[in-house]
Amino acid sequence: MTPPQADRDPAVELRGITKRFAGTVANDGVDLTVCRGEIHALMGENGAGKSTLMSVLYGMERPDAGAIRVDGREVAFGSPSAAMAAGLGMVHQSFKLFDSLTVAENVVYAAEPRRFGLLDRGAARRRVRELAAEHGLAVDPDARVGDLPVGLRQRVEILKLLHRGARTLILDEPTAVLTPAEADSLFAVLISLAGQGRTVILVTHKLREVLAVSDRVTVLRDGRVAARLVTADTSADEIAAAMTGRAVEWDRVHPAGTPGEVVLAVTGLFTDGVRDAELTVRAGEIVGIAGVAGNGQSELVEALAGLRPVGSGRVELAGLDVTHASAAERRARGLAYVPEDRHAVGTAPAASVADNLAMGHHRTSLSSRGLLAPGAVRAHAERLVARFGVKAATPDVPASALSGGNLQKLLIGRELAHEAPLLLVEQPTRGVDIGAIQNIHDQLVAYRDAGHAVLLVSAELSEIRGLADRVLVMYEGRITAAYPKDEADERTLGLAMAGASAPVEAVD
Ligand SMILES: Nc1ncnc2c1ncn2[C@@H]1O[C@H](COP(=O)(O)OP(=O)(O)OP(=O)(O)O)[C@@H](O)[C@H]1O
Repeated sequence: MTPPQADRDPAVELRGITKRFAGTVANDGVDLTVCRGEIHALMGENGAGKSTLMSVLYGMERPDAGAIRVDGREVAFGSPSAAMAAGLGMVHQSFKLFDSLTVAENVVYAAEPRRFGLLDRGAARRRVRELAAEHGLAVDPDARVGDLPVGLRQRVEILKLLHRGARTLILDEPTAVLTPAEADSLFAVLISLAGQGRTVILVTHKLREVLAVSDRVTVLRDGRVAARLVTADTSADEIAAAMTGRAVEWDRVHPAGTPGEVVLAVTGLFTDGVRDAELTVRAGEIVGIAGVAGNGQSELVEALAGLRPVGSGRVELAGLDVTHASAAERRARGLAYVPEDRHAVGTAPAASVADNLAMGHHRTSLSSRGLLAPGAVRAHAERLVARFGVKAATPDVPASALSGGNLQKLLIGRELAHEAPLLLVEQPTRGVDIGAIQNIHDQLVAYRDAGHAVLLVSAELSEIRGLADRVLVMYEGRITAAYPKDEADERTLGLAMAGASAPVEAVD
């Protein structure tokens, strides 16, 4: 890790940045100095204003007040390309790459080496190899981006920025989609970039990562700077308290539930990416599926939700065969679903918060003869917004105005409100801050204790251990291990997730 850098030159200085949206002050007089060669973590609860501040810096939003200096020069970017020309580069949560092009073509896109007016492929390949070797970002220049795992695609994004001469890199929750091993290699890259004098701004909710790689931390709360900390002199407790304004209890393990009747029974299920899955989930029970991303968990859940055809096998929901039922039929028979991709599948960005919360309620107390009643929709939205702490100016703002974590709270709130006998939930706290994670966990446990069955897929081991009454592990498309709560320790699960486990013995 690089030493604290009071004596280094500032790479980025934000002074008195204020940005207002209708009804919200997202940034309120924020000062932030990031020095050359440091890894600076930007933290804060959902809706604290981190993304807005980075959008202002990167020329995506114009501030209402304040000044920006980059490498000592005052700037006012009108667009991200202006920010890029000044040496900034941003890796967004959803990558901006062309799947059908090769790594080299993506890296040099819009800044191509040319020969006689044509793309010089040889030069493009050489450039990728040089950059990759210089920064420890090994990736095959001829691979098609669409064929690469997420961790390598992220490398391509970073290479692209380096090719364009970025001296300051902004990474927005870069590890949300990475396996622990991919995250470790990303950190090694960031540390090496900082060692060469580049600057990294890391926006993240993960305290362990911040403590492991950053030099300094700035914490935002309600749009203002709540703390400026030197990582070597602080602790997870201090950062969390600055974010939430209170002490935080870490990694709580909730007591086991009291399982009743079988609600979900799956036998011999085959679908794309899943082989011979066998499992049951009972009322009053949370069954967790642990596994490194990409081992069939998402495909299994999609098949159970009715979004992916079942090749063979049988799925029973509350005693009824739903193997070939549509997603809508399954919902009608008592299934709620929180998908992994809350943007593409889970919500309608242009619709209001209230309408998003009412989705799927056309046959419930919110409607009369199939039509939603506006008063009931609003009251329902107000209840859920309060229960889940969704930060929205009013229930009438579009869902697209919510911060990432608040959109996730909205989605979970909506699905729990259906009180369906079975809840399928994937990555429930991805992108969600510490305080909200505890709230969501408490709500899931309360839902279980009210007699519902929950199938939880999570890449966070502490989440699986804290919530699940039984843990299944998926590896290469199969359920390869099953443990009762008290045997599911981190080491055992970690080994099973890496493929080193004895064959499954049913634990019911
Ligand atoms: N385009 C917009 N229109 C209206 N309000 C917005 C808009 N963008 C952001 N906001 C509001 O500004 C506040 C700050 O949001 P921002 O996305 O910056 O938070 P964040 O700290 O990045 O949160 P998260 O950790 O959940 O991503 C929130 O209250 C959000 O609802």
